[in-house]
Amino acid sequence: MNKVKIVIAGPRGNMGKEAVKMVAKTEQFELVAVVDSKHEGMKLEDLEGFSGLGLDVPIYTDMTACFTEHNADVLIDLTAPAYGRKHMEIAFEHGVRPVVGTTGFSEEDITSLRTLAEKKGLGAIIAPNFAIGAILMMKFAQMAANYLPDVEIIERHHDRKLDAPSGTAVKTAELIAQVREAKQQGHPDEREDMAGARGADFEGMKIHSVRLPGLVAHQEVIFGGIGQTLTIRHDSIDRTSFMPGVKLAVETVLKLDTLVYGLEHIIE
Ligand SMILES: NC(=O)C1=CN([C@@H]2O[C@H](COP(=O)(O)OP(=O)(O)OC[C@H]3O[C@@H](n4cnc5c(N)ncnc54)[C@H](O)[C@@H]3O)[C@@H](O)[C@H]2O)C=CC1
Ligand SMILES: O=C(O)C1=N[C@H](C(=O)O)C[C@H](O)C1
Repeated sequence: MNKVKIVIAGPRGNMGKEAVKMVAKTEQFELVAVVDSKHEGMKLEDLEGFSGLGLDVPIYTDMTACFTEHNADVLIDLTAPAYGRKHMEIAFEHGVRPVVGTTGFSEEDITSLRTLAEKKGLGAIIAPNFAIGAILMMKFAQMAANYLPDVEIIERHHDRKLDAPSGTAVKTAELIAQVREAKQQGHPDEREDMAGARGADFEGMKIHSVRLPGLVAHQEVIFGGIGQTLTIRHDSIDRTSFMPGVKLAVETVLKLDTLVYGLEHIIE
């Protein structure tokens, strides 16, 4: 069986490092190159943290050059919100299927990238969260919202995170919005005496973003009903939690011919 040829963008990042290890130890995957913000022309094994892993893999700073010089089946993108869309467009131009964990996509980004994927007949996956526990948290939250429509989301992340709210919080709110009418929550006359005190608003649901050193990735979805509350909580305490989902997405994207947004469509 031919190995799946993979390029990873963002290999030195928190997620990228784990993805490199996951690909290196997966028999049917082959890491052919990486795309980084620096170190053009070097090899991955020359970088701190990668020596001794047998990673004779070239580093590119230009994704177009990378795909011109290497045949790849899949791009795993774990970079930063400013680059996710552009990287997907470059991958499509070269017939490469993107698996994207990078967050910060707008609804319009997803719609136009799906159109592009279908035009090219290529699969693509944008997964705001690869952890199975987080997917279950979102599914359970959607189920609970049928019965308890008053809900607020508190997401907590490390203080190096660029986007807020998190991709997971946005996805959770979108899934809940599929089963409940938009509604105003809290007192009709409530006011913010300090801007932002009530958090961001998604169809009446409030989303609160906490950023602190020491955190990894955590979310609580809190429902309130008469005389009761229900809290659904997920914690990623280590980034290895995301890797089985990344592996599954790579295997699945090869069989798709459209863009799938969210692993809940894959993990039934
Ligand atoms: N979907 C999921 O399950 C998860 C998604 N994320 C998302 O993944 C992204 C990366 O997260 P972290 O690894 O924590 O960030 P990080 O800041 O630790 O790593 C990002 C890496 O990307 C590199 N980079 C930045 N711009 C680049 C470019 N144009 N080309 C190539 N490399 C570039 C940086 O040098 C850095 O090494 C974020 O958007 C985050 O929200 C993070 C964790 C889980
Ligand atoms: O930046 C992170 O760390 C994470 N980002 C994703 C998000 O925005 O939801 C997934 C996870 O929460 C970790």
